[in-house]
Formats: sequence, structure tokens, C-alpha cells
Amino acid sequence: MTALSHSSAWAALARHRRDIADTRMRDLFAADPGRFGAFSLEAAGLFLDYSKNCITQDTVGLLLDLARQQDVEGACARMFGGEPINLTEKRAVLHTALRNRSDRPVTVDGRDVMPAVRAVLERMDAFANSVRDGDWRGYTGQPITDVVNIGIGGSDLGPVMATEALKPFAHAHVALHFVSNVDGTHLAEQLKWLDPETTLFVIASKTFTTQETLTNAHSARRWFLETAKDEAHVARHFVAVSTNEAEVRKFGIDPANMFGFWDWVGGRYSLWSAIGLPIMIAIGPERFAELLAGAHAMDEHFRTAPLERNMPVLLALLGVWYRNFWDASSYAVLPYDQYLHRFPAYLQQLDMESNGKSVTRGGEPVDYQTGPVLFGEPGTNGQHAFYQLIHQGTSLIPCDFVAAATTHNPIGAEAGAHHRILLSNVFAQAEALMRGKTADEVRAEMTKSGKLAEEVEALVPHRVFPGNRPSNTILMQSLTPATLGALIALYEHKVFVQGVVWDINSFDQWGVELGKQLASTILPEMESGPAEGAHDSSTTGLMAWWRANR
Ligand SMILES: O=P(O)(O)OC[C@H]1O[C@@H](O)[C@H](O)[C@@H](O)[C@@H]1O
Repeated sequence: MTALSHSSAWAALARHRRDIADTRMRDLFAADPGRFGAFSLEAAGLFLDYSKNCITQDTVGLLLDLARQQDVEGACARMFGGEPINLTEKRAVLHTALRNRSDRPVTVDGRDVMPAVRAVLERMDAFANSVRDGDWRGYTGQPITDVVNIGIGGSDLGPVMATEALKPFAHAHVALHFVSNVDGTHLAEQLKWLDPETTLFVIASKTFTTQETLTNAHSARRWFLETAKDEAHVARHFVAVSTNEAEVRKFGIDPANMFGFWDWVGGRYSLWSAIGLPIMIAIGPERFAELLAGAHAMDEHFRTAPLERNMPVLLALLGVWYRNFWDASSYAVLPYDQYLHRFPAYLQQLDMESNGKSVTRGGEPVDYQTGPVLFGEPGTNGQHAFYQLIHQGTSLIPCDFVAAATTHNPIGAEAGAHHRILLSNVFAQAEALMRGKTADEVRAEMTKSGKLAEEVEALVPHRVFPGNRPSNTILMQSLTPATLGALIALYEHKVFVQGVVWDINSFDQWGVELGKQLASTILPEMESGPAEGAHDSSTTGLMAWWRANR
């Protein structure tokens, strides 16, 4: 047994779970008019209502005991303090330094990293402005009209998500495009309408060795040179974002056109670094600074608020409650904001790559569940697709609803009509999940509409909603760079706290390596076929089928 599953806080929660097995949220609401006030809080421009959870004050107390037992506060101090908490890679975890707007130094191995962070930001500012203002010219003297970011994973998802989310703030006459997939279709479809004379490529890769990114980058350069002819023109059209200067040089990009960052920035935590260059080109340095400031405000809240009033901590503990004590294997994030349409995809990497682990930090197998499967779609689309399962399926799927009080597009017959409809749906979904509909309620409703008793009884079981299905609602006044920054940081810290509770390393990702390794073995075998016995019959058979059918 692991220390966690053997611990007193864990056992107390398991007992409590049995005790409240028959407790219904709708009764808790009926019994306590102050429930909303008791289970909601505001921080860094975000409002969290967590009252629609299967919890009482006792539950929260026991979850906080678990957090204290697992030393969440100590772990938080160690992360912000630059200790090498990513043990398997012997690295500090300091994405918070990238958005540190205070005068506090942040030290790694005794050296303050803040001067270097500020220096890169200044270079990014100058470069982004020169592209936005049309001062950065292509090889024929024309301003840049299109920027293509080539990267994958953390070098893609954060920039795409934030660029989409902050579209209302993108005033520059520069269009952003993102290519990640090694499927040639992705690059080909993006390049189809672009002019090499006015296109700038940002090659974004922390390691600068990622197969997909390098393959796409080489193809982009070939496409560019078909028109530009002269290698010397590459310098005006290709810049790199990386920690690996040697590989950048090898690719043929002058380090003068490289924006660096550091090994203490994890890929999925890197949008605050030079990886955010496309975001900055889209929204401008001032707005990018607001994004950083919003995240910093959430960092300060996380670092200083007591656990019981700490938004990331509470969200994390609620996740642990369902994952470990209610057997909830998945979790939905449902942004009711079209601009956040890539937010669930971004969170999939953040959450599932961080906490998809099954050994403790000490290398022991865990005997409890860790990270859930995360999915989501922007509302209201999901309602007409998979919400059926969330309402009436056999699994418990906790949901986070995310929405802004105001819209950037107040359209409709009356101004803002669309937005009122959108928000009424968020509130209704959360209420429906919590309340459900009992058999008696179904009967009463159907009888009122004049249905025959027999017909009613046949339909009752199909029309009952079990309810008692949990959700959080996260609201902000408006989706801005600052509130987006706070929202992302909220989830980053949530994932961190869960990793601490589960005693896993949230900052490595060895699980992605095996597939990469095998692909590099298989690639040279594609044409000739593998040596006898090199693979299982399925893998060999699939390769043979491909050779016969291509
Ligand atoms: O930025 P790089 O080095 O090209 O890496 C891209 C991605 O590569 C993947 O293999 C990792 O799992 C991700 O965490 C990472 O973001």
C-alpha cells in the first residue's frame, strides 16, 4: 500500500464518502439558503461557484486535511522557490517566473533568472512591433501579412488557444496560422493561399529535435525557396523559438533571429515564454503584458491565499474527491464562449500529460487513480451532442462551466440577445445536472400535458434524470488578456496541486517516448519491410497492407 492510500486523511475521506452516499445536492440547497455564498469565491478577476458539488462543510474540511497532509503549501513554496521539483529531469519548474510582474528575484541554482526573462521579453516586444507595424520586411521589401507558427504540443496548443481566445484584441493586419501535424495536409492547406514574399515562419520547438516540427519546417523552407531562390533570404522569413541554439543554427536560422527560453519551462507551460511570440504578434506587446499580469495575479492568489480560500486548491481537491472517491474517470471542461473553442484541447495536454502517471515520485506503483480523461467542446454545441451521457449515462462526469458576463459581439434582435441565450443555457445546464428530475416530477409534468396514465408510466424511467451530478461554474466579467491569463494559471495550479496530492511528478512526460522510438524504427522499414520477427504479426501485416495498397 502507498503512503497516500494508507493515510489517515485518505481513510477519513473514504468513510465520509460512505456517510454521504444518500445525500442529495438538491436537499442541501433546500436546507441552506447560504450555500452559494459559502461555496463560492473570487480571485484574480475570476468568480468560482462550487456549490453544485456533492459536498458539505465536512467534505471540504476533510479534503483540506488531505491537502495539508500532502504538504501542498510546502510544495507550492518549493515550486515558486525554484527547487528542482521535476525530479526525473532534475529541473526547476518556473513558468511562474515568466509572468513575475513583481520586483522579487527568482533564483535557479543561486542565480536570478529575471534579468534574462526580461531581456527576451524586450526582444520579443521589438520584433512583434516591427512585424505589426510593417517595419519588418520580406526579401522583396514588402511588409509581412501572414505568420505561420510551426510547432506541436506545448509549442502549438497554448499559442493557438490564446490567439483564438484573444481575437477581439488582434488589431494588426497580420494573419496568424498554425501548423502542427506532420500530416502534409496541414502544411499544404495553410500554404495554399499564402505568398512567400509576405509570409514569416516561426519555428517553435523547445528541443528543436521534434520530428513533426522539423519535417514541417524543412518543407516550409523548400516551399519558400521555390520562389525566393536565394538561401540568404531565409533570414527575413524564418525565426526560431527554442532552448537549443546549436540545433537552430544547424537548421540554418541565424541565432540573431532566435528567441530563447530555458529548461525550467515545461513545454505545456511555455506560452508565457518566447513560445508566446505568435500571441504577441497577434495582440501586441501591451496586451501580452496584460496576459502575463493576469496569470501573475492568479499566482499571487495561489501563493498567498489560505488553502480554504484558494481557488486552484479547491478546484484540485474537488477533482480528487470525484476521481478517487466517486470513481469518476473523466471530466468535462465546457467553455460557453466561442473564443475559447480550443481551451479544452489545450487543457488536455496540460492535465493529461501532467497527471497521466502511475508511479509515485519515489517510483512506487500507485494504488489509486490519478489524472482523469479530460474532454470538452464550447457550449452550446456539446449540449446537442454528448450532454445526454452526462445527464443520463452511467458515469459520473464532473463538469466545469466557463463563461464571461459580457460578450465582444453583442448581436441579436435586441443588443446582446445571443449572449443572454448563451448564459441562460450555462445556468440551466448546471441546475439540471444538480437537480435532475424525479419520477414524480416526470409524472406530474406528463399528466398535466394530458397524457394517458399507461403512456406516462411507460415513459417515466426514460425521462427521469438522476441529478446530483456535480459542476463548477467559473465566471469572468469579460474575456480579456488578463482574465484569460488568470484562467490558464488557475488550471495550471489546479493540475499541480493534484499532482502533489497524488504524489506524482506532473512535470515529466516519459509516456510519449515509446511511440516516438518505435516510429523511428518503423520509418526505415516502410519501403523494404521489416526483418523477419522484428515485430508482431499485426504491425508487420499493417505495413504489408500499406505497401500493397498505396
Ligand atoms: O517544443 P518541442 O521540443 O518541439 O516539443 C513539443 C512537444 O513534444 C512532445 O513530445 C511532448 O510530449 C510535449 O510536452 C512537447 O510540448
